[in-house]
Amino acid sequence: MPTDPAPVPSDPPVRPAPPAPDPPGASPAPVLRARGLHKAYGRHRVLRGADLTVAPGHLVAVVGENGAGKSTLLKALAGTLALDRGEVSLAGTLGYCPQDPVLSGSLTVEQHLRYFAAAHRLPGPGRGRELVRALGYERYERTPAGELSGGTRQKLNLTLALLHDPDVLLLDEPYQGFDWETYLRFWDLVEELRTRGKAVVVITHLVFEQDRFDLLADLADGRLTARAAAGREHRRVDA
Ligand SMILES: Nc1ncnc2c1ncn2[C@@H]1O[C@H](COP(=O)(O)OP(=O)(O)OP(=O)(O)O)[C@@H](O)[C@H]1O
Repeated sequence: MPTDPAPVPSDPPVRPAPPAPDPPGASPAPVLRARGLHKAYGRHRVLRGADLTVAPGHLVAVVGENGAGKSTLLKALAGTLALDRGEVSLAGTLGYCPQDPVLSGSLTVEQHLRYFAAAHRLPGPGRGRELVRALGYERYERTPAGELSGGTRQKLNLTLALLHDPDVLLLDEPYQGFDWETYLRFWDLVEELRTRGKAVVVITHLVFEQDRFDLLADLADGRLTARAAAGREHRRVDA
C-alpha cells in the first residue's frame, strides 16, 4: 500500500524587511511633500503648480506678498481646502494653526484643553497645561475664550495645534498679537520641537528672521521658490 508522502514543511512566514537605515550623510525621507498644487477661486488662479518638500526637524518659512496665496497653500497642505489638482503626502501626524482661531467663546481655556485632549484620545490635559505655562498664560485657564485678548486667543490656538505633539506643524502667522516676551517663548518652543525632529512650516512676514529657517520658500505667481540667504538667488523647493 502506498504510504502518504511525508508532509512538506511549510515555508517560514515572510516578514517584511526592516527599513534600511539612511546611509551616513543621506537626507532623511521627507515628512511632508506637495507636488503640483493648483487652486483657483473662480477665474483667479492662486496656486499654479506649487511644490514643497519638508524634512523632519526642518523649519520652513513661507513668505510672499499679501494675497500671494500663502494661507491658501497652508489650507491645502492641511487638507482643509480641496485642490483643483496636485498631491500632498504626509508621513506622520499634523497640527494646523489657522490664522483665525477656531475657538468656542463660551468655553474656558481649561475646557478647550480637555475637549481637544479627548478628541486626540490623550490621557488628559497635561501636555496642554505644559504649553499654557510655556506660553505664559496660565492665569487665564478659567477664562472663557470669548473674553480673552486677541494675543491670548492666538496662544490658545497655538496650544491646541500642538496638543498632540504632531510630527508636522503648519502655522499661519502664529505670532500676530504676541508681546515680545511671548514671541521669544514661541521661538524657544519651536526650537524645542525642531530638536525633537518635528517639522514646522510657518507663514511669516518677518523676513529679517531668515537666519532661523532651514528654508525660506517664496510664493509668487502661484509657485514656490527657495530664497537664498542673500535674498537674490532663487531655486525651486522640490529638491
Ligand atoms: N474663499 C475665497 N474665495 C475667493 N477668493 C479667495 C478666497 N480665499 C482667498 N481668496 C483670494 O485668493 C488670494 C490669495 O489669498 P490668501 O489669503 O491665500 O493670500 P495670502 O498670501 O495668505 O495673503 P495675506 O498675506 O494678506 O494673508 C487673494 O486674492 C484672496 O482674495
